[in-house]
Amino acid sequence: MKIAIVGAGAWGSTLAELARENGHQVDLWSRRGSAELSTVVERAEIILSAIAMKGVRSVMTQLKGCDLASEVILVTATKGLDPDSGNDVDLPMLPSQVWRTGFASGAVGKPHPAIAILSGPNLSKEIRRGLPAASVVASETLETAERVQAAFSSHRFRVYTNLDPVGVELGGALKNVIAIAVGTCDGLRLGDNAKAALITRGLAEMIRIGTYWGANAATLYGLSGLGDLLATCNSPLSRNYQVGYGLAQNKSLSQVLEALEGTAEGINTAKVLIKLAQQQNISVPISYQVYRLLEGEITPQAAVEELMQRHSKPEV
Ligand SMILES: NC(=O)c1ccc[n+]([C@@H]2O[C@H](COP(=O)([O-])OP(=O)(O)OC[C@H]3O[C@@H](n4cnc5c(N)ncnc54)[C@H](O)[C@@H]3O)[C@@H](O)[C@H]2O)c1
Ligand SMILES: O=P(O)(O)OC[C@H](O)CO
Repeated sequence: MKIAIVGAGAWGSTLAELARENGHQVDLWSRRGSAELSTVVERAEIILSAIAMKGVRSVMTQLKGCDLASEVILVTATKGLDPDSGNDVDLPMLPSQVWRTGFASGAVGKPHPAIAILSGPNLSKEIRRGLPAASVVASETLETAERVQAAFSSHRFRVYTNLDPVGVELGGALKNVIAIAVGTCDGLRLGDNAKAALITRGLAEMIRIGTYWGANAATLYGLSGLGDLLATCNSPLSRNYQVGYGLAQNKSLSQVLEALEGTAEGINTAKVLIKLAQQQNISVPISYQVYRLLEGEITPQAAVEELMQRHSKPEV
């Protein structure tokens, strides 16, 4: 199979390695590399995007001008929310929706790729070390999901299918905000009880937002939801966790970002999520404190106090 990977950061390079191991012909495109995007994607049966959220729109604009194979599948592996969409009436766009609307507005007669989402507990550094991992590929049709599943599955990367693309995509995006909260909790040495409470109540927030969005709650209890929360909130390899941990050491966000290797999507996601939650009156108290912390409106210690002093309420 010919696979084009767009985005040669940590995740794109890791997925390229997995696909090559499976015997596929893999071409990797980076905005800083010399290869032309149009050449890399020509005749590709799968185009996988591992672009950070902030670059998705510009790469989509370039890609929709390229000639694509008629049966191509676009797989998005970005875990974020689009900051340039969403208002009182419309939800913000998920990365897959940015791709879908981009292709729909392209030249008449050009093929519109089928879209799939790849998401799960997948810390790229562990996968690069050859350690086993599982992930989920979601699409609106099982046929599309199964084609991507077959392309990436291996003895060390177990891929499940799912027919709830919104749930799978949201699970990967929303967990990053909770990982910042948990990194802060660990940075403040608040203990394992506090950490378990944040992960569990964070999952409740993800389910509240997800079901509002039309996701199936069961999806968020799966790999791209609870699974990714567990990996990200328990690993110092996670950039989102590192952001929270750094803020708890009284570093400024810019100091933390200077030292950070790669992208922490939770920073942008928190902004988009809180705008939506406020517009639609959805309760997301942990995410809200993360947002305030990132905006420099509150100290980590004060954020903890605010969470602990909320009105008493039933668990479910
Ligand atoms: N690293 C992981 O473990 C991992 C695992 C699963 C999913 N992801 C997700 O994959 C995405 C990429 O993560 P990463 O770890 O590879 O990040 P990274 O910072 O290593 O790489 C980001 C990639 O996005 C590209 N990019 C950024 N801004 C761009 C722009 N304006 N125009 C064009 N390209 C741009 C960069 O060139 C690079 O290829 C993120 O959404 C992340 O949440 C990462
Ligand atoms: O390093 P992070 O925080 O972006 O996490 C990477 C992956 O999303 C983990 O599944």
